[in-house]
Amino acid sequence: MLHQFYPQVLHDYRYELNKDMHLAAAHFIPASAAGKCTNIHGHTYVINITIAGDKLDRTGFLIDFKLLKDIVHKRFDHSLLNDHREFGDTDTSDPESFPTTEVVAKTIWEMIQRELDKLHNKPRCLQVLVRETPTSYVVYRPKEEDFSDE
Ligand SMILES: Nc1nc2c(c(=O)[nH]1)N=C([C@H](O)[C@H](O)COP(=O)(O)OP(=O)(O)OP(=O)(O)O)CN2
Ligand SMILES: [Zn+2]
Repeated sequence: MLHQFYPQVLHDYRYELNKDMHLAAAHFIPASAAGKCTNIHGHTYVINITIAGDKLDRTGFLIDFKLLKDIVHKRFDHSLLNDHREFGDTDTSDPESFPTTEVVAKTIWEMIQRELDKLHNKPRCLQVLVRETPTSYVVYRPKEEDFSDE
């Protein structure tokens, strides 16, 4: 597992948890301006997820690390991202659904926060970092209005 320093999110919560994972997946960007990326190709994505909150659950967890891996890795590992409904397999005209690094990061945030909203201790996902290649990564940070409890 690659260990690296990540950009920090400023917050006031008591607890902050981070989960790293690797994801082997293929994708293509269905826009001619994407050049060689219009061709199907693969990456070993490196993902870091930051969760924060003030309360622990009955297990003493902010959230089980395993849940985060289940939400993301189980769904996307060894798959073609374009095949997933989140990435517009039915409508390739919306760039907000192309599996770019930006959209992958935003989509992972949405999937995780949807699950966190079901938990009593109300943890929040504050940051998703997606590294697509050794030289390129994106950080997604939600705005306050993106949380449904606001
Ligand atoms: N803003 C974005 N730009 C690019 C994305 C993206 O998702 N968001 N994606 C790609 C390609 O999919 C490609 O896989 C990654 O591109 P790049 O980092 O340029 O890859 P290289 O290995 O060629 O980069 P080096 O500079 O040689 O390290 C392109 N752009
Ligand atoms: Zn790519």
